[in-house]
Amino acid sequence: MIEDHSVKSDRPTKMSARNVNVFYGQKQAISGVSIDVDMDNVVAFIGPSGCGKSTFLRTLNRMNDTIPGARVEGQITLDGTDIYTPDMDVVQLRARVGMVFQKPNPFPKSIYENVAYGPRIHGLVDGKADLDAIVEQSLRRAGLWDEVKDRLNESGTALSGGQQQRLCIARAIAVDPEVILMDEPCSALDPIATAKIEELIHELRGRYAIVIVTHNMQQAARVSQHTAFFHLGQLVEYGVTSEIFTNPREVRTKDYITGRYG
Ligand SMILES: Nc1ncnc2c1ncn2[C@@H]1O[C@H](COP(=O)(O)OP(=O)(O)OP(=O)(O)O)[C@@H](O)[C@H]1O
Repeated sequence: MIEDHSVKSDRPTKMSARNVNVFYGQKQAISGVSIDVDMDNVVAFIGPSGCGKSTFLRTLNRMNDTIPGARVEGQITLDGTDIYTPDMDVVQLRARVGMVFQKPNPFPKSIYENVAYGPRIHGLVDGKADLDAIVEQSLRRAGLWDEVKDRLNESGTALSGGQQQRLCIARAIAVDPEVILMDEPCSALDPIATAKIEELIHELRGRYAIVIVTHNMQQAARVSQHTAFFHLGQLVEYGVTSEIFTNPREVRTKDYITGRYG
């Protein structure tokens, strides 16, 4: 039996999923997932490979729309508004619910352009000075400004992997998102670059609702306040991170966190 997946927070729910199913063709990858995400708490999605963490994450900004044969059922809301209605502007949605991928994927353009592109196409800027300010603020929030301020015209792809990932976070921040989804953002990074991203997640907490998929349980314990454990396409348990790791309610969660599978 699936648990009550509401985890209490002082602030209102930012995103809410109810009875979400996802199919790839005939194959069901997610079954009946309901979860709430608020602004105060970083949420980690954990679970063994193939359990559906990334698939479910992608439902939160309709990235599954880009996968042929993928189909989503159920309801997902952002500030109470259903994001799957036909009149939803998906480009706008993905600015409000930004995404950072496993492999850093800066555009083959300058550092400046990587950050400036989004605000420009979304019409968020009023002149060059305004754009400069947004670029600086986004790079500062992503903890990258000091490292790149003297070489904004160099290619984003010339940065180290960790810097590229922070550039991708700056790019997401630049369009003023409300939610940031991170799909294993550190799995291609070394331990020092990983620590910087984890620190950054702490700093961004509260300003944005953050959901992070991670294979690394220590990372989930370090960066999140709430943890959702997925197994075979189901959300088995969702709760306060410290409780999930020390006193899980479900046997499947306990088996996973004690290393019995996955
Ligand atoms: N584009 C796709 N087409 C068909 N099946 C897919 C597709 N993407 C994922 N799947 C399947 O859906 C299930 C869930 O995959 P998903 O990548 O969401 O799991 P995950 O928990 O994120 O795994 P991992 O930790 O290995 O990244 C798996 O059985 C996978 O093979």
